[in-house]
Parts: sequence; C-alpha cells; structure tokens
Amino acid sequence: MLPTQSFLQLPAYQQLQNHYQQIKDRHLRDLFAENPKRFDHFSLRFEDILVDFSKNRIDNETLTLLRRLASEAGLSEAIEKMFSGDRINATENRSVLHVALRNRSNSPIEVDGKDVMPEVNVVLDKMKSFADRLTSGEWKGYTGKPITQLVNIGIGGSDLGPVMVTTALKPYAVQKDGKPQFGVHFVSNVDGVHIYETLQDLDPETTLFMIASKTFTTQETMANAHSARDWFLKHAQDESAVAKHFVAISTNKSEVEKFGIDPENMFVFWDWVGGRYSLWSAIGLSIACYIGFENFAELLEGGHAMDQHFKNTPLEENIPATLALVGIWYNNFFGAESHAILPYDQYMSRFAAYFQQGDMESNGKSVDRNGQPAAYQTGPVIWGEPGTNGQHAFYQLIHQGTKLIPCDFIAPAISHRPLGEHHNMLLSNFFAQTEALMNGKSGEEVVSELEKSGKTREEVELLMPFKVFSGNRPTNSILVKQITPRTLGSLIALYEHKIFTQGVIWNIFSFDQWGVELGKQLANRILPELTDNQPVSSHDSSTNGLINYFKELRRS
Ligand SMILES: O=P(O)(O)OC[C@H]1O[C@H](O)[C@H](O)[C@@H](O)[C@@H]1O
Repeated sequence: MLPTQSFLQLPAYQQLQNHYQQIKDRHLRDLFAENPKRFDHFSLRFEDILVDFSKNRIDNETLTLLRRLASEAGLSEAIEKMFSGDRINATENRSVLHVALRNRSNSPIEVDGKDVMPEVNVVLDKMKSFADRLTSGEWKGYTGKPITQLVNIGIGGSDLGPVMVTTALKPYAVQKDGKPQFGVHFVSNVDGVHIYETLQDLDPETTLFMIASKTFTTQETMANAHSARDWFLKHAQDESAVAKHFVAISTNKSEVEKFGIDPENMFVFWDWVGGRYSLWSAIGLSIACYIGFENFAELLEGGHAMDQHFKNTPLEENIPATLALVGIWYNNFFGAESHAILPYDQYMSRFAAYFQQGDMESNGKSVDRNGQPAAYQTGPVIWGEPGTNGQHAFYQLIHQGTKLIPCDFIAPAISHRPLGEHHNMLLSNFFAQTEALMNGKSGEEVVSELEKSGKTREEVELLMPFKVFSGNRPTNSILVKQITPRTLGSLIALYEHKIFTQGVIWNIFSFDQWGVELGKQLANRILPELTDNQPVSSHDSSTNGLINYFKELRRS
C-alpha cells in the first residue's frame, strides 16, 4: 500500500479551520437575507431529483475550500480507481465494483485483465429467467402448485437492501388478481422468533426460500436456513423436493452444495461486491421476483445514471460529492456526531435503516489507510425514521436540543397512493420542518405571540425561554417526482457515492468491516459454554456473572 496523506495535513483542512471561525456564529437567516439567490446557487438537479443544500451553514468560500479538500485528497483519482477495478479494498485485496453490476452501458470493466461484464450479464439473464418462470407459474412447488410466497433468508447486506427496496417499491409489485402476486418475507435475526413467526402463515407447498449469503457461512443465516429446511422437510418428507423450494445466492459454491442446494439453483456473485453494496447483484433476486425483472433493471438503470453523474461531473455540480463535503463540514468542523435521514414517504420507511449499515459499516473506522490512528472524526452515527412519525418522537431534540444534527429530508412530489389531502399534509410538514429548523423563532417573536394570545406579562416572561427556537439547524432537502425504480436506484447510488467520497477524504478504507469480527469470534467461543448448566469462570467477572445468572434463570 502506498503511503497516503493524512486528512489533517491537507492544506485545505487548515484553511477550512480558519474559515470555520468566521462562519460558525453566522445565522442561516442572515445568510439567506444577504443572498436572495441562495436557493439557485446552492441547489443541484439530476433528472427529476432536486437537491437543495442551501439551508446549510455554508457560503461560497466554504464550498470552494471543501472542494479543494476533495481535490487534495485525490477524489478524482480515487473515483477512477474504483470504476476501473483497482483493488481499492486493500485490506481484503479486492476490487470494489458494485458499479459494474449496474453498468447498463456494458462497457468493459476489468479485474486483473478480465472483463467482468459478461459474467454479470449471465447472472442477470439467469435472474430474469427465474423471475419469469416464477411469475408465469411455470416453476412449481413439489405438489405442482405455483409459488406464492418468497422468503429471503440473509442478514446485513444480504437482507437490508432487499427489505428496503421491496418495501419502497411495493407499488411496483407484480400483480395478480389485483394484488401483489408474491408475498415477500425476510428472516434475518438468529432469534428463533423471527423464523418461527414467519413460517406461521406459510404453506410449504407454495413457499420458496432464497438463502442469501455472500460467504454462506454466516451463523445467523445458516441457522435460519437449516430451520427452514427442517420445517419444509417435515411436511414434504422427501429430500428431492428441496430443489423446488430452495435457491441459493452466494459466492461460495462448495458451501452451497454442502447445504444440499442444487448448483443449478445457485445465483452467483463475486468477491468484488461488498455485502452492503450487493442489492444490485443476485442478492437482489427477491426484488427482481417481487417487482418483476423489468423494474429491477430500471433500478439498475437509475444506479448507473447516478454513477455516470458522479464519475463525469465536476465537483461544483456533483451531487454525491457535494453532500459528502457538506457532511464533512459538520462532522469535522462543527463537531456534529450524527446525521439523520428522514424520508417523507411511508414506502421508504427502511431507507435510514439501510444506510445505517451502508454508512456506518463503511466509514466507522479509526485507523487511516497508512495503518495509523485517525486523529479526527470519521463516519457519523446514521439514524432516522419516516416523517411525520419522527416529528412526534425525536424532532424535539433536533429543534431544541444541545446537539447539532444535520438532516436529509427526502420526499416525492407525487404519492403512489393519493388519498384526499394526505399528501399535501405530508409535504406541508416536509417544507415546514426545514424552514423551522433554519429560521427558528426568536425571543421577540415568542413574546409577541404570547402577548397576542392574552398571556399576562408574568406568564410571558416565564414561558419565553422555553418557547424560543435558536434555528440555524442545517438540512438538505431532496425532492423527487415520484419514488420509481429508477429514482430509487439513483438515490441509493447517490448515498453510496457520498459514503465513498467521505471515506476518500478521511483517508480510510470504506470497503472492509473488520469491526464486526471480534463479537462473532467471542460468540463462537461462548456458544459451547451455554450447552450445560455448569458455572463458567473463564471470562471477566461481568461476563462470567451474566452467563452464570442466565444459567441460573433458565434452570429455575
Ligand atoms: O452475506 P453474508 O456473507 O452472510 O454476510 C452478511 C453480513 O455479515 C457480515 O458480518 C458483515 O458485517 C456484513 O457486511 C454482511 O453483509
């Protein structure tokens, strides 16, 4: 690995620190008053997606310096390397090519001199033909009935993408008799409750299991897959029936065979697809079956279009890079520790959860690419819930708490389920929240409001401090025409590239995830200790105490 330059040593970092001193006390209200064209200057469009980042504590100088930071960190070289199949995931010695999975131009992308596009296309064709056979009813269960229920068994990247996308694109579900043709279910947690509850309403004769695991060794997924198989065989009583009800999605052929799934029923992908970037691969099989392959292809198209934008657009107009830089501004200069993603679309209810893995597993690192401790903040805590639910739960803290929480508000102009005034009501909240967060409400405004409502002077004085909103709380607004497969593909790719850009600037490796290993190792060590009721003494006193109390409780 070539030595890389530390984030803190980038010349623009120092300049931004100085600039921060000038801007930190400026109020967004004043920035807007000074520049009536602020919205025009600080918003970007991509197809029908509008990204308004004007309600951020930035001015032209901020953006100039942030872009300089990106250039000094070598962003354009890094983009080039990713798209050309360089092994940028250096600690795993792998290329990072989710962009190849949605490379609809089909232009060659090489890994070690070999174009990966032909094999990508072979798998896409296999997914299409499988989805078509399920939809037409040609693929039948062991008693000759067509499949009606799909169960994806996977966890992390082999679960969250399909969950999020099938939820977001439910209006595009393949229809039969006026209803989605397939029920789609997701089992991820090793807690037996998850598989138990899922199987309750299913009929083995019409259920198809998709075992999704890049490694095919993940404890949770294998445990759930075996339980599903046992449940199925209890009914079918015939091993040969498994082939009609179990398919595998994996990079690990030998483990798939060991499990007993016919290699014919295996959908492959490759080590250059990171788990949290894999919904575009065969991991998206449940998506392709549920919404139909044409719509899945549209999702890929949308992702590809955003890839082209990211790769070919100068920093000044580059949406993922701009959102990444604004995020860095708060994370590294204002000391913001978290970032909220707030979709005003019930179908997008899992979007924030999806990017908890996407962002936090990618950029939750404290060692830089030189192997040195990163003496600065890296990835933020990502969280969020759909609007308006969040408003009645945690927005209090965003509006009046002591923490600075930059937020992304996302909304479609057109609802898939227009119902009376609902969508206008939803969108009025979307607009109002960012306005309120920006402007706040001053002491004078509060006093005049209270006086008008007939409060006594004493009451006004007492209440005033609690009713003041300081404002100056930053937001991005992302407004799209409608959440279509294409738009969703673009939005997901937008966030992926934002994460990538931030990782490059922080000089960290965004595509490994060593931090999830230790807990797994220790769980494997503890599991055999839980088989009997003998007290343990091999751990620290807390862990021993907990395990021993657990044994005591289950015995009594
Ligand atoms: O797809 P699998 O190999 O089963 O992995 C599932 C998940 O588990 C791992 O522990 C990683 O944290 C995730 O990045 C991955 O997506």
